[in-house]
Amino acid sequence: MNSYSDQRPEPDTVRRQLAVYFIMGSINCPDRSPVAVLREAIAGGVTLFQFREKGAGALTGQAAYELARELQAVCREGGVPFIVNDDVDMAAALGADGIHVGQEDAPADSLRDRLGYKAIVGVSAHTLEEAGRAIRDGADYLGIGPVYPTRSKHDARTVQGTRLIQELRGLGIDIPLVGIGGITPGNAPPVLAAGADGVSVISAISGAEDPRQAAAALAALHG
Ligand SMILES: Cc1ncc(COP(=O)(O)OP(=O)(O)O)c(N)n1
Ligand SMILES: Cc1ncsc1CCOP(=O)(O)O
Ligand SMILES: [Mg+2]
Repeated sequence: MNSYSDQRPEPDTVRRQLAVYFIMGSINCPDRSPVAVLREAIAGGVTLFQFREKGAGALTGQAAYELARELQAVCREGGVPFIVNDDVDMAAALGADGIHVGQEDAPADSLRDRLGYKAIVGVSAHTLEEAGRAIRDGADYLGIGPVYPTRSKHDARTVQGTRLIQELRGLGIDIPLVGIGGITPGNAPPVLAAGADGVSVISAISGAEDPRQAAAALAALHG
């Protein structure tokens, strides 16, 4: 426990924020403006956004910061928290609402120490052991996957379906959870039925002909 333990993001608030969790960087919408796509997605019902500027052709340095700032402004306008993937320096410089990290990164509490007690800290987990460690280290939510095959992450782990989500809930572990990997409005219901609080998607929204409608279809699954 750290000294901020009673001031961390409320689990029930995080659960609501995870409902429709959109992740995007410039390479996920090469033919459209990421700003326009995010605006449409938020209008459709996105509840949390992660800036993930990663992969072949991704922006770096100042250009990445500029895009991040623009997308953060769109999130502010829409009342949606802005999360940065991996880059704690960027998250700190921008005053982001949180960060999402993998297993190989710094423990959650040390990230919160850097970003402030209110920061939302998400951690990826692929096994029960990884989930347990992330929870002990102070994660606010876990990203579990890939649930289905994905084309958006070249180094994704083995597809695991909803197994780990079900296992965690079966053990009574109630940390906010989001499923990720190949999720669409069509195949999301089993992810929620397994106990996830929401679904996290890249291509289902960024690659949709109508990002607003795609986000709305995901939001509608929450009733
Ligand atoms: C919500 C969410 N869950 C999982 C991930 C994957 O994070 P990571 O394993 O660190 O891989 P990269 O995204 O950094 O390639 C995520 N980004 N978001
Ligand atoms: C970042 C990430 N982590 C596990 S799968 C994945 C990519 C998800 O993208 P998509 O929703 O397009 O499959
Ligand atoms: Mg990462």
